[in-house]
Amino acid sequence: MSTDEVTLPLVDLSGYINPQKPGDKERVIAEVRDACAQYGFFQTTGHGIPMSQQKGLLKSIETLFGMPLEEKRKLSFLNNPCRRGFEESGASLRDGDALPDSKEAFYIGREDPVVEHSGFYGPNVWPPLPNEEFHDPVWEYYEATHKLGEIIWEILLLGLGHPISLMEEFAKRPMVVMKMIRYPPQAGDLPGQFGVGPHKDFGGVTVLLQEAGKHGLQVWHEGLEKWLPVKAMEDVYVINCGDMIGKWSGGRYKSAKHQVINAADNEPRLSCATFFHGDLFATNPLDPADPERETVGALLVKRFRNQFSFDKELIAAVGA
Ligand SMILES: O=C(O)CCC(=O)C(=O)O
Ligand SMILES: [Fe+2]
Repeated sequence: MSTDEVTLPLVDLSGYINPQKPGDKERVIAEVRDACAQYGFFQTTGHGIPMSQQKGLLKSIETLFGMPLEEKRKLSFLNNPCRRGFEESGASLRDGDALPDSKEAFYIGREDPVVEHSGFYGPNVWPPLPNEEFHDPVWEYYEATHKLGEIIWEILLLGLGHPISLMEEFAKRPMVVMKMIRYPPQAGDLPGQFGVGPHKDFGGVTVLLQEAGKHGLQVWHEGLEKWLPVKAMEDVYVINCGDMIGKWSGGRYKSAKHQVINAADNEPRLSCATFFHGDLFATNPLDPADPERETVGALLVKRFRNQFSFDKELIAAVGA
């Protein structure tokens, strides 16, 4: 087989979510385990998120980013204690990048009434749009992908032989961040210009919706030393594991490098990533005997220390 034919595995999750016969769940668990071990990524159908919710979300994203820039700037995530809100195009520059990412993004998370723990918990920022145009479809979609993220975590636990009862502690008050993204059309052949530059996701499970037909995501395959393009297909989700899962599984599940170069001809590309990390104070459910007892919060603080400031109490509480 030529490497050009290598594509990510496609897993039908309905055998786990709605098993019809003995063996259905086990088959899905094995498929997910193998995909995450080999690629750190897979695509999925049978995920349980209705098309109406996906369409509602994409329409809301379009409405949001269609607002005038000065209106969006008033919602900047840089001014928000919980890092919720709008991220302007050009705001993300990773070490070694030639140019900043061209994407613009908008972040929401758990809806907690007061700011706690250096802003890991707290209220969202909502744009001044009618609820039915933004808040309601976005929140409905957030809850649906939150649930899917949790299901994938369960499957990953089962894949390593652990009981899903471990999810009770892990998902008590889980950090679930949703990032809505718009990539502008790629500006010609600018070398070093990415929608999102090469990176690995920080944490747990990522549930990614790409606008159908708007290709652009590429995943690095270590063995082949090649970028694999990931097709953006209708009603097909992309799931991947972040660095926390890579580390906590002892490398049994991979956290793979990926990037986005908008491949749509002169058109913007929309996507939405829901990152399910786990409770701030939870420790490794993928190896309950892990002697390190490192918390989700400690990993978050280490990763984002350069970008955000965290108070001393939080740092002590999570053991960072
Ligand atoms: O937009 C995409 O397809 C991927 C986005 C991504 O990798 C990220 O935001 O971490
Ligand atoms: Fe990513």
